[in-house]
Amino acid sequence: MELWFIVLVSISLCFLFRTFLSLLLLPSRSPPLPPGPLRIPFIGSFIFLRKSFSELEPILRSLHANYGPIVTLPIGSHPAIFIADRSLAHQALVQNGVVFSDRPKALPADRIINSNQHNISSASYGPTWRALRRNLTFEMLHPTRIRSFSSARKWVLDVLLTRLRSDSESSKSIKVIDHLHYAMFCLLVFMCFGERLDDKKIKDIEYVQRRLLVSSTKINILNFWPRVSRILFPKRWEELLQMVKDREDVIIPLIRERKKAKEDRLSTSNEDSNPREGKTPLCYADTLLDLELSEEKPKLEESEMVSACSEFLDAGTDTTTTALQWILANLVKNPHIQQKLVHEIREVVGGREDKEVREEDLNKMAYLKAVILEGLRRHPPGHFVLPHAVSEDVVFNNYSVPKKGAVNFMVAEMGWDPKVWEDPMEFKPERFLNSEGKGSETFDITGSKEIKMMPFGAGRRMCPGYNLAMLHLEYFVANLIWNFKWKPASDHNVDLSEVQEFTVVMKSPLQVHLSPRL
Ligand code: HEM
Repeated sequence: MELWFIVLVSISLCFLFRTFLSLLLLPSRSPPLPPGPLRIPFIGSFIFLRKSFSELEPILRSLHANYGPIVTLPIGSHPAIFIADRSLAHQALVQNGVVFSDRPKALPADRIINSNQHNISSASYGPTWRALRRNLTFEMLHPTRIRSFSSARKWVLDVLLTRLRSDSESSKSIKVIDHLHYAMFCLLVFMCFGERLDDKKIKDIEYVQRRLLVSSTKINILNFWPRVSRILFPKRWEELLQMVKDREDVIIPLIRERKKAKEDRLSTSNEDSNPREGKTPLCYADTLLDLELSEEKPKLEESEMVSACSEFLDAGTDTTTTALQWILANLVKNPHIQQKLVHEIREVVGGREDKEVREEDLNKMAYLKAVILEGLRRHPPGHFVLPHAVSEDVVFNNYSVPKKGAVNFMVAEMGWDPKVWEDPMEFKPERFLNSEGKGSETFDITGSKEIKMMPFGAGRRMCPGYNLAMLHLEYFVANLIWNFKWKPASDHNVDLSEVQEFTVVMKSPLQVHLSPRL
């Protein structure tokens, strides 16, 4: 038996004995933690830390069936609580949002990746988070800012259509995911750095970003008892530091270019002229350069800007690409739904010569919106929101929720709840239409009054990019369906099995046959 295993077992037994003694000697007056399997220190943590969220999902499902909608798992050194029920999620995230909006203290490896919690998703609920989130929301995701990128969306759409057209001429079977990912990435890179970068630069950024994402399970293990993991896995630590350095080497020059462009602009503009006149729209890197954090720390450091840009690229690309692929897969699998969508598009844009569905057309397309919502309900790109934490020890639903620990919310379970959704595993966009077949204007994806599904989360930590994401999904789905007839490739069935990567993606990527829609 390996030495490290014997050491782990011995330490675990000591801790178990100590916990047992403390329970005997010190009966606690506070309510218990939510129920769950017996906590075996270290070994339990070690076993669960090695599992991805998708491996945990079936375990959690059976625990919820046994113990109820809120359970505890021994992951890491503090309890991890999992909430599967939508009303409890609403109670926590919306009604008690101030308490439930923190993030767990970042683990050592994650601290390196997120530049010590200097990005929105990992920052603690406090002034840095508020400043970063407000900057993204108002400077990039305000409707007028989103509109300023409409020509970039058109450009990326043309790139995507050209690539698909060229593939469809030479092959009867196209794997679409790579094209979708490339297109979304080009768009987010443009929004982040304000430039149409050449293919080589885009590929370089994509490479450094992707490498960190796909290594997440390997990196996770470094978080377990870091002093020991440094001795057990020295190569992995080195690899992690190298990956973070490579990311900085690619992204810092782009930030410096924006800084220089800003200085040049300021030095040539006179007081009466608008320094941005005739220039590309303000990009995310510009907003980070301008951002004032606080008196003690007025500006972000370069490595912190890298972490924020990296978050922007990942958050905006992978989630949207994943949702796009799932939605298209369902339109291929269900030709009658595809046909109904084409019918709606034809009614809105039919008389026009060009084959573009414009952004201003989208609001007239109730069925398109229903298709997108159904895609996000049936296949949420994340089956869990990011782990939350409470800002103080609290009692919730008669259980203790300790400050040190993580609170997780099971997004997919809520969207598949048979008490809310009839035939929840079926793809039926009609469920989002009212009895007259019109769009249900009242469906509230933010869950502020009631949560029925929460693909973007809910409450103060809800995805700030949901409006942009909905626009991207509607614009690209409408145009892809309007330009091509989508059928399964002759030797491929559409297989809706899932696998967890950064998001939950199709295990067998969608392979299609495309022909022009005349
Ligand atoms: C279909 C597309 C998307 C989905 C399904 C999605 C989903 C989510 C979810 C579930 C969360 C976690 C919420 C929580 O922890 O409670 C989140 C957080 C976040 N998302 Fe998105 N997202 C999408 C697109 C975007 C886009 C386009 C952006 C920006 C360009 C973005 C930026 C963020 C950020 C910065 C956070 C962290 C928020 C915080 O911690 O305060 N997301 N997203």
